Amino acid sequence: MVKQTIQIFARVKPTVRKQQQGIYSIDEDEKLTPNLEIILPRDLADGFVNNKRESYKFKFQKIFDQGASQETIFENIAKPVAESVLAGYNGTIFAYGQTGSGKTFTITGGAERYSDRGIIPRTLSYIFEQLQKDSSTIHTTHISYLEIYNECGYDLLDPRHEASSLEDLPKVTILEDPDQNIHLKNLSLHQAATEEEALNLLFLGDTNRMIAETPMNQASTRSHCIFTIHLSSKEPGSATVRHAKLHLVDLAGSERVAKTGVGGQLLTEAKYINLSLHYLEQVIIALSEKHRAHIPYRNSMMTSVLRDSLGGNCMTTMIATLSLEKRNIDESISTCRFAQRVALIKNEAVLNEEIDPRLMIIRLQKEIQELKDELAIFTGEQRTEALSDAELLQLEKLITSFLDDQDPESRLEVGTDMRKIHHCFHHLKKLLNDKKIHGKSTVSCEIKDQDCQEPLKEEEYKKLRDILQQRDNEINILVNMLKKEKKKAQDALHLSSMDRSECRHSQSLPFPPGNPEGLRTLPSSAPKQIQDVSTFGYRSSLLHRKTGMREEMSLGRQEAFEIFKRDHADSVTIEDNKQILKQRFSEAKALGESINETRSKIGRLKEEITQRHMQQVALGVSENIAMPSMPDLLEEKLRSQLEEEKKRYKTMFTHLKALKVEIEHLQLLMDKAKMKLQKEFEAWWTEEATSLQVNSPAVNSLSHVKPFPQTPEFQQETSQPLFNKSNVNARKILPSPSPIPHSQEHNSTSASLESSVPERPASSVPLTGDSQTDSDILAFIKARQSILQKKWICLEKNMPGIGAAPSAYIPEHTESRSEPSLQLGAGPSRPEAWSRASPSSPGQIS
Ligand SMILES: Nc1ncnc2c1ncn2[C@@H]1O[C@H](COP(=O)(O)OP(=O)(O)OP(=O)(O)O)[C@@H](O)[C@H]1O
Repeated sequence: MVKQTIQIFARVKPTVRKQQQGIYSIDEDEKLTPNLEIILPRDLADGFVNNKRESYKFKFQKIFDQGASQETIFENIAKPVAESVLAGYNGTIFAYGQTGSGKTFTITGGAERYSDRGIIPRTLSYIFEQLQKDSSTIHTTHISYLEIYNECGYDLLDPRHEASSLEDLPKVTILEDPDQNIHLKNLSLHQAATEEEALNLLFLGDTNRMIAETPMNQASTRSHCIFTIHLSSKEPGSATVRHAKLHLVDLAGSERVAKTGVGGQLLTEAKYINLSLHYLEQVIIALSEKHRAHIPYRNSMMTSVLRDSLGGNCMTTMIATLSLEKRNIDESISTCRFAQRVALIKNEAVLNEEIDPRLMIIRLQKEIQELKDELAIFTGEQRTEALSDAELLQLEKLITSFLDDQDPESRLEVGTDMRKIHHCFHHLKKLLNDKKIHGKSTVSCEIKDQDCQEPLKEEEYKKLRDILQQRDNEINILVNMLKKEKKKAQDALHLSSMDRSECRHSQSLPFPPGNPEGLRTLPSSAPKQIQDVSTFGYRSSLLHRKTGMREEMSLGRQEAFEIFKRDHADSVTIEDNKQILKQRFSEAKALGESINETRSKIGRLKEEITQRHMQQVALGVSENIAMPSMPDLLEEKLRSQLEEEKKRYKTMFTHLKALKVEIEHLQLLMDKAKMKLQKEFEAWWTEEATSLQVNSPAVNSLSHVKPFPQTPEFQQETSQPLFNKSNVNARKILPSPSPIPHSQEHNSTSASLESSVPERPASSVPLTGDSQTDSDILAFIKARQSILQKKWICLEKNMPGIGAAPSAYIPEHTESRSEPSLQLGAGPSRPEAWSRASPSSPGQIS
């Protein structure tokens, strides 16, 4: 049993503004526990926190300041917990702090860079690496992912459900057995044999979490998420199984309702979250008080699920995430206070060992039988029933292997059953007699011959023995060569089947637009490890499924999506990651090729060594020289070269494996970002289609079309906008989606323009109500309009006196129409493209 208080750590999120410095200080005297001092700014000191004090000090196991990397966090916080989980103890790491303080960043990681991987992916990587190293134990790993929102549990890993809202996911409920053990009904457990499988599960859960979230219910902020790694291990042949669980918990934002000033649905959520965090606090207070008999775990789902982690059988660690800015001082102090209480809780972790009942029964049955047999010997009570055929057969097999065993110390173990012992003696006697009779007839003549000869001289005897030895060597070498040839043939078969399967993959995986050169195809020379692309297909189909993304978008919609994508703030990240990914792929490709080269080199060296060896043997045979016991110099050189190449191969292979993990992770990040983008685009598109329909009688232009939603950073960033200000309206125009039909093409003469540019909007086509069709119609009209505009501008440039713009482009004109149907073909009030393209003639346009 290991007794330990809950370990508390603090992590300070990097602040954006410089003036926030001086709000806190960290005292890390090596001998003392590190101290975090939060200094109240003067204007806040007489505010709501405490008007008497100027600073607050809190002790932590370790404090990670703004610059701490994800790697440092993993090494210092998560790795020790993962190690105890591998040793068979339960572990929990939970992040607590206000919204936006970095809980998700710490637990799961950031979505931008590979180096931003959080505790979950790093822990999975570490655990699988350790399990792979330990071949003496049989391990199984399962994953579960639970989200608790408004006191309801949801299974984030249920593959049967198409989750578009949290309520679509299976509800998880709590059951308690008579021993007060908690069971989660409906929470699926998924076996993960490799790191990759486990990461895919994390990706699935995060995707479900993201998809289920809407701007109205930012569940990620308001829900608790528990990612659990379940480990079981067993020594071969042993009936004892060890179970350990590692909970990695991302709690909801801990801010107080009063400050957030929420109402309605949000208030209900806040109440629940705060209620569940309030119950968590109550449990923690109860645990930190000595002699408290009752701990109110049952009050909330979260405390019930984490019961063991809080004051129970678990090694628990808390990370207090702090966003130490002036406006967050009170929340930061309350997070630290909470942590100080948590630090008082003592846990008692025990090894969770269980006997596998099936193996136990077999073992006990065997033991009983042995004891019975032993007893029979002592009591003289003999068992009289005959041995079964199976038993006899087994005994004879035992005798054969006993006789074949060259080890003089080997023993024939048949237990204490006298019937078996007797049978063994009979059988051995029979074998001996048979051999004697057979031996007499075949050996007698040889003996006779030898009898009449003189005994062999010592020298001759030695010579014969050497020849015999050489023959043996020869046979061994030839057998090895045969084995090698066989293996080569098998490898060739394997390679060709791998090539075939790779071919199949690359044929069946259409790369989504924007994935240049089919990033996911790998060089055929790269080893199998990085060729397995099945998961990519899985993720890509997931992407489509989860976002409701149409694999076949209309051209207009596709083009709109392209622009939306281009202007989205995340596109920079996606592009960066794409570049890194490309780089990693070429690294992997080059490495794969070097590995293959090294492998062939190793093969060649081995062949050379064998040939050299054979030459030596042949030389020995032909010249009747005994084989030298030491290998010759050339052979030694070849061997050392072989060792070098093997080392190189191993190093490159390890590097390739690491690259593979990085590539996988980058792909997950990109898929996630793409999914987010697609989701936002779909939402924007639907909103547009809806508002078009709502406004349809009055709408006669597309000027109401909202600009693509942008991130706050994007909106703030005026210095380098993707569309400069003068271009804002141009941005509102949907892109021209389809080729212009022949009927719409005109000569650029004023006469034909007269007839081609309608005086009024091209048509009065009502929308159909089907968003896909409507989007196509709108896109078509836009395209036409954009062509007409371009032509008009050309004409304006070429023939400045051509006259006023066609009335179709003048909003007043179109607005004055009172057709009930939607007037299609009218542009925005004044296409900015005009004013930009022909600045010298504004008067003419208006
Ligand atoms: N240590 C850090 N380094 C860099 N960026 C960080 C760090 N911590 C947080 N961030 C960034 O701050 C933002 C908010 O972080 P995060 O989503 O992890 O907060 P949170 O506490 O989980 O919020 P919520 O309660 O809403 O889930 C994210 O964009 C994240 O990438």
